Amino acid sequence: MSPATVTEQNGTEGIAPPGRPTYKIASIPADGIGPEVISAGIQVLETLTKELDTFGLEFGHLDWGSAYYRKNGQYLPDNALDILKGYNAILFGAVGDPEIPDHISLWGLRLAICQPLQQYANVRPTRILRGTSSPLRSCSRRDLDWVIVRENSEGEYAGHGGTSHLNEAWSVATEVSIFTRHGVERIMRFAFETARSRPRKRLTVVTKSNAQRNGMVFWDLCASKIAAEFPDVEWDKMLVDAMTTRMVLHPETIDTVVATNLHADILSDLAAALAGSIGIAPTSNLDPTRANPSMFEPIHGSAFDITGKGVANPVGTFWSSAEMLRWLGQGEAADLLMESVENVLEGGVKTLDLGGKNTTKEVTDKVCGEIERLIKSKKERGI
Ligand SMILES: NC(=O)c1ccc[n+]([C@@H]2O[C@H](COP(=O)([O-])OP(=O)(O)OC[C@H]3O[C@@H](n4cnc5c(N)ncnc54)[C@H](O)[C@@H]3O)[C@@H](O)[C@H]2O)c1
Ligand SMILES: O=C(O)[C@H](O)[C@@H](O)C(=O)O
Ligand SMILES: [K+]
Ligand SMILES: [Mn+2]
Repeated sequence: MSPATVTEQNGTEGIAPPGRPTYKIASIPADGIGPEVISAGIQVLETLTKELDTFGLEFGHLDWGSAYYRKNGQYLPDNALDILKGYNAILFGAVGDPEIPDHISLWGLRLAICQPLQQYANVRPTRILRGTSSPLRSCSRRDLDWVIVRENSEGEYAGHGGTSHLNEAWSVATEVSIFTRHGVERIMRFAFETARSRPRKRLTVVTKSNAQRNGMVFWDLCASKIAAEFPDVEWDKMLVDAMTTRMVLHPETIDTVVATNLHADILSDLAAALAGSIGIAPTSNLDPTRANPSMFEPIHGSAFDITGKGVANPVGTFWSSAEMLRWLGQGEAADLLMESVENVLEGGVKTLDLGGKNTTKEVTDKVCGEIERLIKSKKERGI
């Protein structure tokens, strides 16, 4: 089966314009291993476009990140959103710096892009790539093929809350989750459409509606209402704690999952690890209306412990790049990229996190070589 994709959802598949289109891509490598994996991603994408010669990519390199913040006191220039709106898509690395509080960096860059650009659907496919294996003893490739849909605009990340009397014995801090009908219904509809686009047509709606008796009960109510629009999709509800055990013990019962911003953030890191490594998993931050550019990034963060060592797994960025191509309407190129990545992994070339011994550069060069080989062989066979 082809990789879990953002292709078929919502009738929003990118329609490639006729002729030889060129897409403008904003590259924001940012921090830690971000620049290492993004330069690997761009190398692979440039090899792909050069060999295929059916469309072009024009990269704009934006130096926004923690170094920019140190210099300018902010992560983004004031006209950042206008700049980004001039691009067809955004390729993002990771943000986070050991010397800057994580909430400053996350809110300063990633959330400052996703939220105003209405990238409300965060799509996180997970499967066991060829040539890799799950840490679960008896989990086959067929058993683990999921798409987690993460609400990406509100919930626990709404930014409501405050801190008072910080240095007093009576300090108080609140973090208020916000669930709006607009926000919950649109992500539910997107998730049901995603489930409908996949062969099993099965959705699990995750909440914590036993303990969180307002927002999460409302989430369940919205799910029931939207489910009525999708009689062909089989769906069930699950509390988030029980969902973790189901992912580990019965992965084959899961297909598409929808959960809140925070719950899905956690579940998707678990999903990536169950499929082999956090280093392989992709993320699409989509504005399904296509009014704004969408943003594609590996699921992982800036990984301080391996930064600068040249060992970061670039596969999460390659897969994210493939999802970006699919979103732009270049599904064939996306398939070719994933076929090359899986052939290389199957040939035993992989980074340490996957039990291999290769560097970022070795994996990247090998994937580029495989792209060249595959395209040449397809051309020779007239495909
Ligand atoms: N979207 C984002 O930009 C994003 C996502 C997650 C975390 N962060 C930020 O990144 C910083 C570090 O966060 P963290 O340590 O919780 O998570 P992390 O994802 O950066 O790292 C977790 C572990 O996974 C490993 N890892 C991650 N990516 C890898 C790769 N490509 N190849 C091999 N190993 C890899 C790391 O070495 C580390 O041991 C924090 O500042 C955090 O806020 C940013
Ligand atoms: O919560 C965060 O730090 C981010 O959402 C990050 O973990 C991500 O997955 O993008
Ligand atoms: K990232
Ligand atoms: Mn995360």
